[in-house]
Amino acid sequence: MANEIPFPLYHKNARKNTIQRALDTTLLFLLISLLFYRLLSLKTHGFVWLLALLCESWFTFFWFLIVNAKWNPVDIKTYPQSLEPRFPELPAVDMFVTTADPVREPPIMTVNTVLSLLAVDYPADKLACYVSDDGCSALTFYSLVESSKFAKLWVRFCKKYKVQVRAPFRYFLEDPISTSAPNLEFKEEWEKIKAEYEHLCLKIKEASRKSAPCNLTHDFAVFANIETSNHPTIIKIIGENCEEDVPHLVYISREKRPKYPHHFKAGAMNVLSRVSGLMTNAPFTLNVDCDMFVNNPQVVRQALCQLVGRESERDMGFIQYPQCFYNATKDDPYGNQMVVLMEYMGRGLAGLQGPPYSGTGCFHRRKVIYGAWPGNAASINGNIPFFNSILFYSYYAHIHYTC
Ligand SMILES: O=c1ccn([C@@H]2O[C@H](COP(=O)(O)OP(=O)(O)O[C@H]3O[C@H](CO)[C@@H](O)[C@H](O)[C@H]3O)[C@@H](O)[C@H]2O)c(=O)[nH]1
Ligand SMILES: [Mn+2]
Repeated sequence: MANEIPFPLYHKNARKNTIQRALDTTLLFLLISLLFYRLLSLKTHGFVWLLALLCESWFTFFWFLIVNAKWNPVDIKTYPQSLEPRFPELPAVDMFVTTADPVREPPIMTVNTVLSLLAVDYPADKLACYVSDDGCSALTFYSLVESSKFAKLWVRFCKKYKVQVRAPFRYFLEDPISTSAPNLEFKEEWEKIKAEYEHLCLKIKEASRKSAPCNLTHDFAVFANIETSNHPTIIKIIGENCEEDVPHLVYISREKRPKYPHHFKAGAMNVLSRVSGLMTNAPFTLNVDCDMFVNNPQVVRQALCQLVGRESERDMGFIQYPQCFYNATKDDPYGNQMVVLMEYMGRGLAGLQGPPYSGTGCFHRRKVIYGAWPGNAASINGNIPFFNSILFYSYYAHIHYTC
């Protein structure tokens, strides 16, 4: 299917796994033989034998399902360079970050997640980053406001020098000046940007020591005397993409009331979809937990290669990226990298219908989240979905003009 179009955006190539298949077939034969042996000599051994038969049958069934999932592993090769020739007007993408607690999830971590997203290799006017703060924390808001100033320098630096990992805390762990012989201009800019990042970290650290990060006036006034589990919605537009080459940045702390369940991350994702649907309404969304970051600046283009490179948009609702973990133990003896799940199961499932949604690092087609575009809203089974809410529209308008 991908071969028929003038510029292929991706190829799905089957991986050779003849040896693995031969091993699995042998194992299946052995397991079935064992089950037969148990069955035939059941009468002589009684209850214990029956118990063993039940356990081994369950194991065989489960093992068979897993082998099935791994049977057809594939490699997916994308061609991001072909995206613009085919779609000169690239689609917009809304990026969601969820955070819940400024103590357990320190704001500098959220800031790094947000910075890695703002700096992805994609036209900035097509991107918007929405941060949901379930902790309703003035410190988180303050950190985002400060980081948006740093973002202007950081995004320009990353794009100019084609930085691979665009979360500053990881990037500055290595010193490219001592390991290679970079040019003088790079050296100066690298040192300047590192100093700026350290200054940002210091400001956030100092703010976290105080009871309030700054004077709770102007934009911060709303956080004065706020109860984290009992407050109205707060939406703040931190950065608007006007002249700077940095995407929009929006802070959201959804309404919380003691008697109403907030449904944790799922509730936050619902609100992010609603608010972004009214503000930028991009046809694609990406969601990332605040303790993750994007480790490849091409991530949006690569996902879109598959999402827009299909004959019918119904063929694919979402793209799930695998997760990698930093600071893992050497050789990963405890399996923290989830290699079996991500590499073997993931590739196998990609050869079937694709892996399940795993909660973070996922690009969704907005349509699959709520079934239709806001313009077609009334056509869903005669029900009026959330985005027709007059109350919400007027509330949003109020927020927009007071920000
Ligand atoms: O009331 C809440 C609770 C959590 N979160 C956010 O949800 C995300 C995931 O929570 P976390 O405690 O980090 O869960 P983990 O177990 O680390 O994450 C795994 O499990 C989650 C729940 O299944 C998935 O959402 C994640 O994507 C998956 O990585 C984080 O960004 C939180 O800030 C909220 O926004 N509101
Ligand atoms: Mn987590």
